[in-house]
Order: sequence, then structure tokens, then C-alpha cells
Amino acid sequence: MTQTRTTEEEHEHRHLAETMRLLNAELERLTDSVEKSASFIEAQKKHLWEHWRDMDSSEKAKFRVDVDMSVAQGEHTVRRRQRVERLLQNPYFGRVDFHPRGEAGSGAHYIGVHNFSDPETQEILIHDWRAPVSSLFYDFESGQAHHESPEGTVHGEITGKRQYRIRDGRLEYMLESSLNIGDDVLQRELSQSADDRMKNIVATIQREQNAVIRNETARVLILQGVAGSGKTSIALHRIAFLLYRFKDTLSSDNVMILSPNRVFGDYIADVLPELGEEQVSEIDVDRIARSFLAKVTDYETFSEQVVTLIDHVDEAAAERMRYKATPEFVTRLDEWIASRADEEFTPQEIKQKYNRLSAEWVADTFAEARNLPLFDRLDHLANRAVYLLKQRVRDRGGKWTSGDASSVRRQVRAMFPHKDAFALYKAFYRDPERRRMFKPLGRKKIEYADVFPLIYTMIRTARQERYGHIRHLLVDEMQDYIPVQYAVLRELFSCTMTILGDSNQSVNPFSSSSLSTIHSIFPEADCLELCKSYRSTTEITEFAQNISRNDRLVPIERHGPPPRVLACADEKHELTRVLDVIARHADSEYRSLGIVCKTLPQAEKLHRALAEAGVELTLLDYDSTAFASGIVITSAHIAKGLEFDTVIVPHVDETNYSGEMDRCMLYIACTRAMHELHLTHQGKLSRFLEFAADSGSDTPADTTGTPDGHEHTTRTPVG
Ligand SMILES: Nc1ncnc2c1ncn2[C@@H]1O[C@H](COP(=O)(O)OP(=O)(O)OP(=O)(O)O)[C@@H](O)[C@H]1O
Repeated sequence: MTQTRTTEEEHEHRHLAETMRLLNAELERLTDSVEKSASFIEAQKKHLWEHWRDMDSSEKAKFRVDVDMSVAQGEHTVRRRQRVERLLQNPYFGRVDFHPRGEAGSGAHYIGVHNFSDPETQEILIHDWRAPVSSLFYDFESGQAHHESPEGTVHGEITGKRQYRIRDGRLEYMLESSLNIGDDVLQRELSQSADDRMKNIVATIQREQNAVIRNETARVLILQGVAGSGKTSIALHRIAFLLYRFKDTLSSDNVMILSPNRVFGDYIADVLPELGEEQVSEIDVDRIARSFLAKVTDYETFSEQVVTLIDHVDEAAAERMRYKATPEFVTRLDEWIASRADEEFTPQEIKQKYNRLSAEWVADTFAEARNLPLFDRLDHLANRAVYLLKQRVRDRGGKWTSGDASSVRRQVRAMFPHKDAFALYKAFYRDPERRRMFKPLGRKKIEYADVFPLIYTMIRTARQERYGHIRHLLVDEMQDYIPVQYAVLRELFSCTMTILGDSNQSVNPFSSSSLSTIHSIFPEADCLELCKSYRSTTEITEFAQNISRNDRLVPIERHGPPPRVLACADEKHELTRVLDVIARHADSEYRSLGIVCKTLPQAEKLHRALAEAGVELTLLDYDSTAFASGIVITSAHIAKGLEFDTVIVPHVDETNYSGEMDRCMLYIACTRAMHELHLTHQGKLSRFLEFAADSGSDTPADTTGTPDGHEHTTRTPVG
């Protein structure tokens, strides 16, 4: 090591020690302040209690205001203390030396998860990663660079960049990285074992990811990203960025995530708090469906639909799904709903208690409310009629009863042939061309494919409660939502949106949306793409590419063992091989293991067998609300969005994985693996894995269970 390097290192150690000293002093000061404000509030409350009777109402009110203010101040100090505590664990992870044009010398900017200034000099010692100056660290290599500031764009030159790993106040390593965020640090981060929760990646955000995070201008931002490209991580960092950037107008209460299921929600729950922001609320499509349909009709859920489809594809049902999954369907339904008033409303005279309102009056009153949704228009007409007739009856000394009002309302409703949105929606399919496109699942239960078209019909025909307080909506797994669902989201959330997903990871090939479809629904959107895949080793990514190719995907150069396809003689043998992998995993440095079956019943069966064999593992099903550490067994659908150090995909035989839907599931299952992937099968291998069989089979001594079993290790290059 050179003399300068040693001096630099010493300097960095001293700098860290000084930063820690200041942080500790600040922690002490804040703790003191929190304690003082707690005792002050306590004393005030006591005083209030003791002198309550002697106080007049204005004194009481003033006292309450004082207490509330003290509480708010105390809470503010507690939040600041939490930030300092977080910084004490890891004060900063990067440094960028920037020499602004026209000024003497470079300034060293240290970057961490929060801002921190020297309490005496007010000099900024740590810049929040979201501050404008921190973009120098993510966006530029050495040389010419610029950043925004309140005074405008500052141009200059980056003279050096460093990355640090600090744990519990100790500098573990430090790297000079004149180029982009050093590959070394990224490699180290990616080779770590998976946590049981998604973690923040603030120290190694890549340039193309930073562009997504810091996009401030898009009203709608659509992010297409290959499996493992960091979409979800980036979207959460983007929320943290927006909360920081627009702190005066946006708070965590105004942000909502539309997530695929509760397990996923739990899995990502730590990221925002780690970034110093409060968790935001979540919703899923089933909850939206329930809020609209609970009192209207029973319906198939999204997961039930996926389960049915995996089991067996009914061509007629597939056709119904395809029909309802296009933008043209929304246009057609929209036009049909819009024309109902003109086509089906028949103005008629209203008579009640010898009083009449003419058909012309009815037509005019109905026309005057043309801006209201259809059923609200009818209500408006009925209300006006009741009001006028009631007055007339009373003016003549008559008695108006609630029965009279109901009778008027009935007469108005009789002018339109459909009693509610559900009846109207069913009528849409009376057209002979569409008749076969609606098929209820028994009495009063509709297919999932009809759930959102019906909700859309409800929204278009009567005023509904909306999510007016939400100012930013994040939609994950965008490919699983069809145009009519986006139309519903648009009606419910009139706010900015980040929409992300991967068209290769659809769980329903008949009812999913491509990037271009989603873009056609949001023509104003900025579309960005992430092509580099970070999660898995090159070997695993290449393997998955052979199952479902995406030519835009760029695998990260990080190597590990090739995926293993383990042939088994029978069920017992397959169980033994799975147990083998579990045993090896237990001896490895890795922590999490996911056994990802095609269907939930398969997962349940294997779960029972493994539990009987003494394996401690958690089954994740559609009722699960939390992710689990250790060994997890689940279906590909539920595993979406999750990741594990090691993945086992059982039953990869030709009958289990044969159709397009199965290919999607197999792809999702394999792309959950970070470091190791094992697949087991009895009988003939699935056609989607023929490439693995072609690459030659061998029987390494340490993996073959019986003379019947053989293993294919794959080394197929990505094209
Ligand atoms: N810049 C980065 N630095 C470190 N790790 C990263 C980076 N980008 C992505 N990763 C890691 O890659 C993995 C995949 O990220 P994430 O789950 O956000 O991807 P995704 O695109 O949503 O995946 P999928 O669609 O397959 O579920 C995570 O372990 C994440 O921490």
C-alpha cells in the first residue's frame, strides 16, 4: 500500500471518529431534550389536573394548546433522535469530491441515509442520499459533472469518489471508485445471503436506476424491468425520494401501494423505515373488489382464477378472458354505457295524489343533469319530482307520506329498464355478438374476468367513494392488470403514479397487459426500462432465459454453481433428493431456501411430507399475511416478487409443466433464486427444460441418490 493511501486511510478513520463523536454528542443532547419535554408535559398535565376547577374555559383551551405543542415538539425530537441512531450504525456509505467551476479547491461530500450538520458550525457533514448534491455520486464518473441547487445548476468537476462499508461505527472497508458505483461493492452486496425482508440498496443504486428514482416530472411513470432488475426496490426508493423532495405537499399518508398480496406487502415492509420514512398504506385488487362487490354479488378472486387456470385451461373461459383484456373492450363498454340514457330511458308522466308532472318536464329534468352518472341522474330526477309533488300536495292541504315518495321513485325507476349497475352490466351481453362472453359461475357468482368490468360499470353509472387523499399510487406487477382495471384505477386515484412490472412474469397469459398496452392507456406516461438483472448468478439467469427468453435482459457478471436438474426414480426418491438439498443448504453459508411448486396443492402435499421427515419449514398460502425466514414452501404465484438464496423447484416433469401458463410459473419459480437453483422430476423432463437435457447429463458422485437418478447440470449460453 502506498504512503498516500495510508495517509488517506488514516484521514478517513479520523474523519469517521470525529463524525461518530458529533453524532454521539447530538444523540445525548436529543435524549436529554426528549426527557425534558416528557417531564414538562407530565408536569403540565399534573398542573391541569390539580387546577382544572379553578380555570376558566379560555385558560383551559390555552393550556391544551400548550400541551399539544409540547407533544408535537417532543415527537419531532424523537424522530430526529431516530435518525441520529440510524446514522450511528452507518453514518455514510459514499463520498464525492466536487470542485465547482470558478471556486478554489474541492469539497468532500459524504453521503448517508440522512442529512446531518455540525450543531455548532451548521456545516453539512452528511448529505441525505436524496439531496441534489448526492446525485453526483450516483450519476457521474470522475470528470465534468453538475448538480442542481437552490441557485441553479452548479457545474464543476468530480475529482474523486469513494465507497465505504461501516458497521456499528467501524470502517470495514473503503474503495476508491472513480467510475460508476463500484462493481466491487455491488458484487459484495449481491453475493450476501438474502434477508428475510427486502433491504435497502441505497449504497449501490445504479445510474439507470437512479434516473427512475429521481424522476420528478412524470405524472405517470411506467417502469418495465426484467426479473431481478430491482424494480420493486427502486420503486420504494422512489417513494422515499418523492417524500423527501416534496415534503411540504406529500406525506406517507398520501402514498399507497397496490401490491399483489399480503406476503409481498410484509416482505417489503422494512425498506421505507430503513430509509427513514414511515411505512405507507397498501391495498390489493381483492380488497378493492370486496369494497365494491361485497353487497352486490359473489365473485371469483384473482388467486382462484389463477388456481383454476393452472389446473385446466377451458378454451371458452380463456376466450372470455381475452375478450375482456383489451383496451377495445373498455372503449366498447364505455360507449355502450354512455348511450344507455339516450337509447333506453323513456320519459313518462309522473302521477301522485292527483298531481302530475308531464313527460316533457321529465325529459327536461333528466336532460339538465346530463353531467351526472346515469343512476345519479335518475336519482336527481326522482328527488326533483318528489320535491315538487310534495309541495303541490301540501299547498292544497293534503298529506304527503313516505309511501308517496317511494311511489314517485318507483315510477322514475320504471322509465329505465335496468335496476342497478349489475343488471346493466349483464344487459351488455344481451347483444348476440357478445352473448357467449358472459358466463356466471352459478347463481350470483361471477368470474374474475367480470369483476373489474362490473366495478367499472358501477363507477361510470353512480358516484362512488374514491381515494381522494392519495397523491401517489405505486402499482406493482403491472402486467397482471388489464385495461379495464387501469380504467378503474384511473377513476379511483386521480394522482401521480409509478407503475412497474415485467411482461415476462404474467401469471395469466390470457389476461395480462404488455408494456405497449399499458402505455396506450397512459399516453402521457414516461416509460423507462431496466434490463440488467441483479438478483441471480449469471448461471441461473441464463437457465431462466432458456425457459422464457427476453433478448433485452443483461445478466450481471456474478458466478455460482450451475442449476441442477435432478432426475428421480419415484416419489420417494424425489423426496430424498429434496431432503439432500435441504441438508446441504443447512451446512452452507446461506440462510433462506424457497421450495417453489407449481400449485398450492402440490406445495401442501410436499409440505406434509417434509414436515413428517422432520424439516422445519413454513407454508405460504393465499391466507398468509407474513413472509417467513428459513425454509419456505409455496406456489410460484405466491412467490412472485420474493427471493431466496437457494430455490428448489420440484416436479418439473412433462405433465406438470406443459402449457404456456406452466412456462410462466416455471420462469417465475426459477428467477426467485439468488445463488443456487435445484430442480427435481420423475419421468420425462418438461419440454421447457429440454435445453438442460440436451446439454448432457452427468452423475456427479456427490449428488446421485440412486443408480436410476441422474443429474443435468446446465451450461447453455445466453444468446
Ligand atoms: N443497485 C443494486 N444494488 C444492490 N442490489 C440490487 C440493486 N438492484 C437490485 N438489487 C437486488 O436485486 C434483487 C432484486 O430486486 P427486486 O426484487 O427489487 O427486483 P424486481 O425487478 O422487482 O424482481 P422481480 O420482478 O423478479 O420480482 C434484490 O435482492 C435487490 O436487493
